[in-house]
Amino acid sequence: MNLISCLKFTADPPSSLVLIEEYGRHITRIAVSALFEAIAQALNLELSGDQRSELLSESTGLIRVYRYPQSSSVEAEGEALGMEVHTDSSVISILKEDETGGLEIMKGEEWLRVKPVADTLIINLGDMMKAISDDEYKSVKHRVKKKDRTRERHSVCYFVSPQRDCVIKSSNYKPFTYSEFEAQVQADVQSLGTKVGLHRFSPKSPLFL
Ligand SMILES: O=C(O)CCC(=O)C(=O)O
Ligand SMILES: [Fe+2]
Repeated sequence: MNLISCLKFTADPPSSLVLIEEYGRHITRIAVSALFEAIAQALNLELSGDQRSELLSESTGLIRVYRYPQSSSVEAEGEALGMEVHTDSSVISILKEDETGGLEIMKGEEWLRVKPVADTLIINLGDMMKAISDDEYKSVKHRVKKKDRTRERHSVCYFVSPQRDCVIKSSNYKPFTYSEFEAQVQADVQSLGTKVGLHRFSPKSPLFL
């Protein structure tokens, strides 16, 4: 039985917590030792051990468990949007979704549906990876749009993020701490209803602060 099935059938909340904690530990290991290591090599990133642990901090690792309910309203027919378009703020995000599907990524001007594959994790790169790679890697825009509104969807997402006071340096952005970035995202979402993200820190952007 996979994680999502286990969580669905566990009636006992403390057992769910133990499962999620254990999942988080495994995922951190995969993200840090396998994925990030390969990316750092490909990009020739020269990071000390301390810089690495600040950037991929276990203390700021966040797990979100989602349940996208069925929708019975007629207005929502065919358009049961699950999650608005966004990029993740993280360094790396690791997603486990059930077989319902609905995740879409933007490639060029087109939305591509990600086909659910059993026992497979989906790796997404976040804004912090885009910044530290000097935009070599992108943080892809994505959304959740359930096709079948009569079915519930479950997913579990693990976000690997920097420590709050970690300074992100990049040739394309002014140096900023992760907490400054998060605060700016919150402020923009509150005032504009949308995330502006890295453009706020890019001197070339009209949205630069
Ligand atoms: O539930 C999903 O499949 C996607 C979740 C997501 O993109 C997010 O939490 O940032
Ligand atoms: Fe996301």
